Amino acid sequence: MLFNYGSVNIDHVYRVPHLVRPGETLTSHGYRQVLGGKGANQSLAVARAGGQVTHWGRLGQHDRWALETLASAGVNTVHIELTAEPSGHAVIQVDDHGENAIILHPGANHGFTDARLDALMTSVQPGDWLLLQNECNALERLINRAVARELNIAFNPAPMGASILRLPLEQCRLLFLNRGEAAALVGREDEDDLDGLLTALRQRLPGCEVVLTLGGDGVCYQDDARRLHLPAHPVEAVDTTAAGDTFIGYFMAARQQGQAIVPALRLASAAAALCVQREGAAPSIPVVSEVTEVTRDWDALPLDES
Ligand SMILES: OC[C@H]1O[C@H](O)[C@H](O)[C@@H]1O
Repeated sequence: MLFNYGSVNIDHVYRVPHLVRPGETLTSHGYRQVLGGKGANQSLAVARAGGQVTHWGRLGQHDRWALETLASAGVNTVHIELTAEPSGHAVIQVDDHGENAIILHPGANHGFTDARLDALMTSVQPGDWLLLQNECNALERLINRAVARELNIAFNPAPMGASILRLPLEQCRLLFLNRGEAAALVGREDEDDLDGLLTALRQRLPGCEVVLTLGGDGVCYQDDARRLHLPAHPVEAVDTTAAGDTFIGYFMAARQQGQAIVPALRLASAAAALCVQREGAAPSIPVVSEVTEVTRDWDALPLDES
């Protein structure tokens, strides 16, 4: 089984001519309210990829529609608690080049208690997978409980912050990072030195599989035996929000379905390439039939292996 301990946000998305500058008041030319949150996006991507996932989360009771979006996609929402506190939310600017800037307010996502963590742990079995991001509280306490129950931990340390460096990351089996997160994790300034980043990650976290997402430059994968690089499909990005989440959800679903690393990377890359051509977080995550349909016409991407 795959459990995802993750945020559920309401995203307020503003289309703007450029990202707002200090002191500036800017009029947006588009507004949408959609389901988001790295956690919810990743669960949705797992389900839309045909995988099975149980989401562990907290959502303000006035935003029940978001729960229905997840449930109708096939996410098990039984363990999403409806709260009196307001939901987490994000204020997202997207400019005319598809670039974004996000302000996050954690809201209910930061209300997990020890009692709730203990209750969630009663539904797991040794060998189950636990997926985490950095938008909920109590990560260290959750990781310690997960280790005690012999779960496999997949961690996406986003958004990156100083608290991540204090977590027992050596307990993770799989890490999803972008360049900035990787550089922060290993204390390097040069985030373009991919070889240096991957080598430092292997030294810091031996035995941990690393998936380093590079946006338009594709993705690197590293385990103890090999290092791979897969370029990205060249597409015109309208909105990159949730592209990383789509990649992660599709990769986790492909692994759950027994796919090998290379096909899992190819599927996840194609899903992310489709996602960036659409607006919004949850609404931009494709279903697997769309991914297979589109990729039928795409050339197979060349793979570098070392
Ligand atoms: O990764 C994209 C997500 O980051 C923030 O959590 C927003 O809610 C958005 O949906």
